[in-house]
Parts: sequence; structure tokens; C-alpha cells
Amino acid sequence: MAYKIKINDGVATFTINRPEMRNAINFEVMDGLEKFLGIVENDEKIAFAVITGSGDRAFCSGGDLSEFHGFRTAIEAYPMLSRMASLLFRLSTLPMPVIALVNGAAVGGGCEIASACDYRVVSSKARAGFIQGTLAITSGWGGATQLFTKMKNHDAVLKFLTEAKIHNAEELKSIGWATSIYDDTAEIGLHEFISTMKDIHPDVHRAYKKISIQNWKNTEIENRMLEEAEQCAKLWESEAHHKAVESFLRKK
Ligand SMILES: CC[C@@H](C(=O)O)C(=O)SCCNC(=O)CCNC(=O)[C@H](O)C(C)(C)COP(=O)(O)OP(=O)(O)OC[C@H]1O[C@@H](n2cnc3c(N)ncnc32)[C@H](O)[C@@H]1OP(=O)(O)O
Repeated sequence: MAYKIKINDGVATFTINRPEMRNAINFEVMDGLEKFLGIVENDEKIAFAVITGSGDRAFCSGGDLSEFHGFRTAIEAYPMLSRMASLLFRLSTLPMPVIALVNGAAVGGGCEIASACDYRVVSSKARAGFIQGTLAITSGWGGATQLFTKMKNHDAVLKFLTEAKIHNAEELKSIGWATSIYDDTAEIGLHEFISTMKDIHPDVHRAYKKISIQNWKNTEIENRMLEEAEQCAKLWESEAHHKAVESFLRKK
């Protein structure tokens, strides 16, 4: 299966399970994420939600280019982009803290997924970046909107997006994207991060999360994420984008 869902001791974990494809997102993973959100949104006993990837090479390498390259026009690309933007809006507005356990490379849409979470707990060996610019597109799943809404250092965010570079863990921390860095296994990294918060009653976490969501709602974040998907769809149909993806796929 392309994903795993586990609920243990108040922690619900969604694992993208395509390590041989560096956990690229295809429609099966999207279906899984939708199922996960449906479960977590309605279970009062869940204190923390976690998103991670299988193996130690990648958190997520973004959209599966071999599957999505078939979309040639904006009209064809938009349903996939907007569906994922809506799922990431739901992820970002879950009633409990959401942790991206960035166990390895997070690029393109992988960075968008992590940006939709409240916290990014990053392996010291991980690399991450909004590399969409190198494919002649922007982020299309609402990730840039998430960053501009949550992070207040406009210049650093704009540079992070437009440079389209891959950064190491220390750089990610200084940009303000990584919340914390761990050296051990992902399991230990997560355990240590959660243990700093677990003593506080889950209702307190939920109450603060509600306040932050209220703040974002006033900024029309969902509409802005869908506009981001629309803008990306327009760039998607360009010759420059198709050529860049063909060049990536030829390297296979
Ligand atoms: C579609 C939405 C859009 C958005 O809104 O943001 C996007 O997400 S655009 C997609 C952006 N992603 C990429 O461009 C992926 C680029 N991938 C990489 O840079 C690297 O794979 C990596 C993530 C840094 C990992 O490097 P490494 O560990 O060296 O692995 P390989 O490169 O050898 O990859 C192994 C295997 O997996 C295939 N692969 C990786 N990512 C994707 C992907 N996103 N789509 C399809 N296939 C992917 C890669 O081609 C290799 O395949 P094989 O050669 O057949 O083993």
C-alpha cells in the first residue's frame, strides 16, 4: 500500500509508503491522506497528528512526475493541484497540533506538505527546498500561501521560494522553517519532540490551535491556496515546464 495509518497512545501517524519513489505523491496517497483527515478530524482522543515518509532517504519528493506528467494543460492539471491544496488546507486546520516528521529529503510538494503542518521536526541529515522554480512552475498545493501566512519574515520566505534551492537542516532552521533538528532515529526524534509538549493537557493544545486557525480564517487562506493552485496550473502548460520534467524523467 502507498500509505500507512497508525494510531497509538493519542498520536495518529500518516506515513507515505513509496520509498523507492522517494515517497512521491500519487492519487493513492491522496486518497489515503483524505481517509486519514476524515479519521483525525472526528476523533477527540487524538492529541497529535504526524505526517512522515517511509525509509530514511525521503520525507516526500512532491508530486509523482511520472504520473502527473500526463497532464498537459492548465485545465487538466488544476483538479489534481486544487484537490491537494484542499487536503493541505484541511491538514493545516486539524484541531490538534500537526507535526511533519521530516525524516529525509522534502522537495517540491513535499515541502508544501511539511509547511502545512504546525511543526517541522527535521533530521540533521535531511535536505529540503521549494524546487518547483527549477521546473518552471510555482508551488501548486498552497504551500507558498501557508508560508506567507505563518512566517513573518517576508524577505526570507520569498527568497526561500524563488531561489528554488535545496537547503540543509541548519539552513532550514535559520530560515525559520525547521522547528527543531534531531540526530537520532525518526522515532526517537518524534518522541523527544512530543515529550516536551505531552505534559500539557491536549485540550490546551487544541484551544491554542483553534485561536491560530481563527486567525488564518480571517485571511481567507483556503481561497488563497486555491488561487495558488490556479496560478501553478497556468504555468504547468508551458513548454518550459514540460521540457524540465522530461529532462528529470529521462535521467531515470
Ligand atoms: C506536482 C506538484 C508540484 C507542487 O505543487 O509542488 C510538485 O511537487 S513538482 C515535483 C517536484 N519534485 C521533484 O522535482 C522531485 C525531484 N526528485 C529529486 O530531486 C530526488 O529524487 C530526491 C527527492 C532529492 C531524492 O534523491 P535520491 O535519493 O538521489 O533519489 P533518486 O533521485 O535516485 O530517486 C529515486 C527514484 O525515485 C524517482 N523519483 C524521485 N522523485 C520523484 C518524483 N517526484 N516523481 C517521480 N519519480 C520520482 C526517481 O526518478 C528515481 O527513479 P528510478 O531511477 O526509476 O529509481
